[in-house]
Amino acid sequence: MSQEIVDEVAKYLTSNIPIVPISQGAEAVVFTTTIHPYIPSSNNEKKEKFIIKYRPTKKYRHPLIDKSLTKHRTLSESRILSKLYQIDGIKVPKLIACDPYNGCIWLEFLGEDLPNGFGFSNLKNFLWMNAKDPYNDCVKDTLYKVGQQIGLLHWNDYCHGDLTSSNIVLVKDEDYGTNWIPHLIDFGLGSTSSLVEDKGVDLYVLERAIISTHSSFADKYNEWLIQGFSDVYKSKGKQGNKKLNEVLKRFAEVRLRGRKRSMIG
Ligand SMILES: Nc1ncnc2c1ncn2[C@@H]1O[C@H](COP(=O)(O)OP(=O)(O)OP(=O)(O)O)[C@@H](O)[C@H]1O
Repeated sequence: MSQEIVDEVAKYLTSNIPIVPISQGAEAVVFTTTIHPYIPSSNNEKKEKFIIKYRPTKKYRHPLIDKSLTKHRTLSESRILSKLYQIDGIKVPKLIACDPYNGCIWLEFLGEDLPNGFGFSNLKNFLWMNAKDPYNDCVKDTLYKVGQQIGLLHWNDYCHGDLTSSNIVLVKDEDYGTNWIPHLIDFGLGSTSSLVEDKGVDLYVLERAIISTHSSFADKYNEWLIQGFSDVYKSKGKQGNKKLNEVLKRFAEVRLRGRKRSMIG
């Protein structure tokens, strides 16, 4: 990560806020910190971590456009997260603070390091960790629950916009130590949408992500995801079944378009 960006963030934050860079994506840089923006650190005995997601200034953009885009995207992600957090059953990180003028949001930190060096507990790493016993009950249960999360998201007319297996973070279930609770992160491209096209594309993006990293097991994995997804819709009665058929039909069409495109090149 460029020192310039770290300095930019350090300058914006007060000097008592230690930051550890963990990721630099196309849009944002992400840090962890042990300081809560408004609860005294003396209350943080367990050294709980928080996320600071910062959208750096883009030098190639006109400063006024850059400010406006940064404000818009930071607010949009914060708004979606705060709405989703309040919907029964949907799991997303809690929004702690938002500073749209400086492109900064603070979030609850989710997840943990997987054992044996498999990295952070996102879905992608979790599936790698289980590659030796790929169809075990824990994998099945986790993928089914991921499907349920997407089902709940879509049923409530939200779309993710970048549904990769890295954007699904698994949190240990405190009641059942071996189970994982999937949480959805990174709503930078998220939107409210009732369009079946947007929902079909979300499902397709995740299917492609699973195929590209876990190709040998992808059929079964995608089947479990769709089972979880479908069960949410089916639980909503006749209307749910009707909407489910529409989404799955469009998903099949999006997949077909994707195949044609990759054949033609
Ligand atoms: N709430 C969180 N808890 C734990 N880790 C997080 C959290 N939010 C983000 N991360 C970590 O930071 C990484 C990047 O976050 P995020 O995807 O939100 O940023 P981004 O810049 O949009 O990334 P990209 O451009 O790679 O999609 C995530 O893949 C994850 O590892």
